[in-house]
Amino acid sequence: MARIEVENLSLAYPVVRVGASLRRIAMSGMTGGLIKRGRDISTIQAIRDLSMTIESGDRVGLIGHNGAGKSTLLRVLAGIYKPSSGVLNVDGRIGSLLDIGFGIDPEETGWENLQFVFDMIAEDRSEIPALIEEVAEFTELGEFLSMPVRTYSTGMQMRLSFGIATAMSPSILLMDEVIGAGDASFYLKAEERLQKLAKTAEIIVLATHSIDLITSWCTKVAWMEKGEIVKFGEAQAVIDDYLAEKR
Ligand SMILES: Nc1ncnc2c1ncn2[C@@H]1O[C@H](COP(=O)(O)OP(=O)(O)OP(=O)(O)O)[C@@H](O)[C@H]1O
Repeated sequence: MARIEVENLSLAYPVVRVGASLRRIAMSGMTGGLIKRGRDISTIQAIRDLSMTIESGDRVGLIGHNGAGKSTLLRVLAGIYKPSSGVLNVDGRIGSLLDIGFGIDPEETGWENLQFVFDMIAEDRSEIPALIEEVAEFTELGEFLSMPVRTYSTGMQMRLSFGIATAMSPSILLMDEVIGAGDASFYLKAEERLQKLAKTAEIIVLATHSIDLITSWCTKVAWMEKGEIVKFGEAQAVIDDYLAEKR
């Protein structure tokens, strides 16, 4: 059974050069994490002492203001960033749709990237040719698959990254608001593919500003502010409280 357990987790980004005046920092109000100024190195406290348990069957939406820490939390759960302190236990195979182009080499062609990625992640090597073929078809990139990825538009890169990230069914699916970059026809295809993945994933964690998306996708919501969880619980109840506070 998939499960994520987070206990007193914190993450601070070190920032070497800080140009903003203290007055500007004080004016930042409800945007961003907490800035602590040091002499040479300052830090932005993006996640603060956060604890939560996500169980198999949960579809969790992360909501909150810009800079609340949603994307950072997803990256910590994905193992991309190491927490500064606290405990993170993840049971299950993670698939993440977080950064467009993450793990993609822009100098290599689409085909080469497909080969490289699946060489890395496929558990059964005999599956690789079929996986590559399936993703290539999904992307509809045709002859562009023989071109270096740096020649792709953002939407084309999105097609390739999205196709790769969704090729294998993870038991834990982590998603940032990533499917916005494609065009309308891609959006529909992407959504269909996500629905399929969502059916097989035991856990989904999705960061979004879209209340509609949360309502249609999520069973639970974590409302974040300045790196902390304000409320975590049944989706509609948390959304109601969140919207009431924003009014
Ligand atoms: N690479 C980085 N280096 C330094 N600080 C960062 C970095 N990435 C994010 N931060 C800071 O961490 C805090 C949380 O950012 P994060 O991207 O996790 O927020 P978010 O809730 O996903 O925001 P948004 O809704 O705007 O996408 C912010 O204060 C941001 O300035």
